[in-house]
Amino acid sequence: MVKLLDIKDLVQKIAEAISSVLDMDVIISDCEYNKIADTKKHYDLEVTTIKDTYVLGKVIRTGKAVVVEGKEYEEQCIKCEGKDKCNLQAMICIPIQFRKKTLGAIALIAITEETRDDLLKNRKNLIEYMNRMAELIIGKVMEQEASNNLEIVKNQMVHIMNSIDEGIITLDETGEILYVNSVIYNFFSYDEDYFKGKMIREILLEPYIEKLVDENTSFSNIETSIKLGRREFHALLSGKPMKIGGKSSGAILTFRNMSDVYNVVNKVSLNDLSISFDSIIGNSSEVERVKETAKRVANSNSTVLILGESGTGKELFARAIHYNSNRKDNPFITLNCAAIPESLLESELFGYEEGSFTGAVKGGKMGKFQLAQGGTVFLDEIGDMPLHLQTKLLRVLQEKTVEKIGSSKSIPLDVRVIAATNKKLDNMVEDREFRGDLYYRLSVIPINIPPLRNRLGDVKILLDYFLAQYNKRLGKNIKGFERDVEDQLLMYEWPGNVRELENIVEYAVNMEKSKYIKMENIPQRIKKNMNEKEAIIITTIDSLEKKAIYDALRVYGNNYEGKINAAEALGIGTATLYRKMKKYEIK
Ligand SMILES: Nc1ncnc2c1ncn2[C@@H]1O[C@H](COP(=O)(O)OP(=O)(O)OP(=O)(O)O)[C@@H](O)[C@H]1O
Repeated sequence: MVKLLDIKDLVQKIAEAISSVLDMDVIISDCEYNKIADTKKHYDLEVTTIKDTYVLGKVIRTGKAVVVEGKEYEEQCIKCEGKDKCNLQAMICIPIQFRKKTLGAIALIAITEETRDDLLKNRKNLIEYMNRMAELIIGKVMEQEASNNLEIVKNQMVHIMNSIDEGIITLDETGEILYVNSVIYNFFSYDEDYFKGKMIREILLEPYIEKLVDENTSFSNIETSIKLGRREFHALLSGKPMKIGGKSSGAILTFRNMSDVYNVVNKVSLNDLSISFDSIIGNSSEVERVKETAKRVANSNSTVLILGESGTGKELFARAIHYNSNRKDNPFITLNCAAIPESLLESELFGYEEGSFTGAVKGGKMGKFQLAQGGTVFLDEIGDMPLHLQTKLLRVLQEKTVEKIGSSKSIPLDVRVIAATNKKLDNMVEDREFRGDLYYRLSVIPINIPPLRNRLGDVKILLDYFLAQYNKRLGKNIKGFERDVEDQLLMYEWPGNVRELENIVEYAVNMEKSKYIKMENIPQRIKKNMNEKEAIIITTIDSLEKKAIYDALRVYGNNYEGKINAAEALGIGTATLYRKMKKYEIK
C-alpha cells in the first residue's frame, strides 16, 4: 500500500496550490502523524510533528471533518499546550480517505480576521473543494501504487529472465533491441546498455530474424553464433513474435547455449550406462590383458579401434574407456554404422542445414560428432561404412572440424573417436573395401577382444555374474545351475559370445521355478550341441583301415586281380595290401 510519505513532494505542491488560491495556510498529515506538507505562510506555530491531540490528530483518529470557528471554541485547541504560540483564527480539517481507510488529513488554516470570515462563510464550498483536493491526492496515490506494481512486475520479469539458463533478447517491431538478459551480456562481459537500442542485425544477421521481424514468422532451434570481439556465443536460436492485444509488438529471441545442449545429451546418455572397468567381468589372462590396455589408453585422445566378434563386449569396453577418461563429464555418443540406412548415415554423422535436401527437418540437425563435443563418439560396425563416407570421416579426423551437409562453415571439434567392428578390416583393406588410410588412422590403438570360446575360463564367473544380475532384476533367488546344466554350459562354444551367455541366463532365470536352473530351461541348441557330441562314436584309425580294406575287397573281389584293383583304389601298393590283410586277419 502506498503511503502519502511516498508522494511527499507532490502533496506539498498540492498544499501550496490550495494555499496560494485561498491565501490561507495548509498542513497535511498522514495517518501516522507525519507532517507531509506545510505551507508556512502566516501560521506561527512551528509544527514539526502532528500530535494526536491536535485537531488534525482528531480528524485522523475519527475520520470525520472538523471546522474550528476559533481557538476558544474547540476542545482540542483549549487543551493544546502550544495554544499561546498559535495565531490560528479558524480552520477546516478533513480526512483523506481511500478504500474506507483514513490515509491522512488536510487542514486549511485562516490566520487573519478576513480569511477567517471567508473560511467560515464559505465553509461548505471549501469542504467540497478540499474533498476534491483529497481525491486528487488519492488519485496520485493510486497512480503511484500502479506504477509501483508495474515496477515490481518489471523487476520480477527481469529477475525471471535473468534466472533462466537461456539467453533472451527482446526486440521492438523494427528489430531494435529492447532487452537483453544476463546470460547474453555476462557471456560477453558487457553491460546491458551495450545492447539496448542497437538493431538486432548489427549483432546477428540471420534471415530467420528478418522474417520474424518483418512477417511475424516464428522459428525454432536454428544453430547460430553471436560473435562480439573475440568471444563467440554458440547457441540454438528460437524466435517468436510478441502480440499485445492482438497487435504485433516486436519479438522475443531465445538462445540455448550449445554447451548446455551437449550437457543435456550427456545426461541422457549418462542415464544408466556410465560404467567402470570393474563391470567388465572375466578373470582370464586374455580379458585382464585387454582391460589393462584399455585402462592405460583411457586418458589419451588417440583413436581406438576395438576388434572382436559380435557380443564380445566391444561397446562395453568403449564405454568403460570413455567413463574412465577425463572426457567422462561430456557426452558418449554411439552410432551403429550398419543399423542406419546408407542414405541417412551421412546426416546422422555430420548433421545438416535446413533445406539442404528433400525431407530435411526444419531448422536442420546436429550430427553425432557435434553432439559429442568434448566427449567421445563410438562408431560401431565401422566396417559397414560406405567408402564415400570413409573419405569424409577421414577428413573430419584429420582436420578436427566438421561441416554440416549443405553448409560451408567448419565447426571445430574436440571429440575422441572409438571405432569397433567384427569384420576383418585388414582383409577388407586388401580387398579395397575399406580405405587403408582410414584403417591406419583409426587403429592408432588397436584392442582385440578374444571370443568367449578362447577364454572358456571366464564362462563360470560370467554365469554367476548374470545370475546375480537377473535374480536382482527379476526379484528371484535362484542359487545356481544344476550340475549337468553347468557342465554343458562350461563346454559350450558360445558362438554369440557374452551376449548369448547373458541371454541364456536371462531366459533361464525368467523360466526357472526351483532353486537351481534345470536342463529344461536351457535352450535346445546347447543340448543339441552336446547330443551331437555324444552321438559320435569315436573309432580307432586301425579299425577304419580294416573296414576300408574289407569294403574294397568286397567290391573288387578277393582273387589275384581283385586284390590288384582294390590296392589301387585304396591308394596303396599290392604288397602293402597283403601285409595289412595279414595284420587285420582278412582272409
Ligand atoms: N566381459 C563382460 N562382462 C559383462 N558383460 C559383458 C561382457 N562382455 C559383454 N557383456 C555384455 O554382453 C552384451 C553385448 O556386449 P556389447 O554390446 O558390448 O558387445 P559388442 O561386441 O559391441 O557386440 P556387437 O558387435 O554385436 O555390437 C552387453 O549386454 C554387455 O553388457
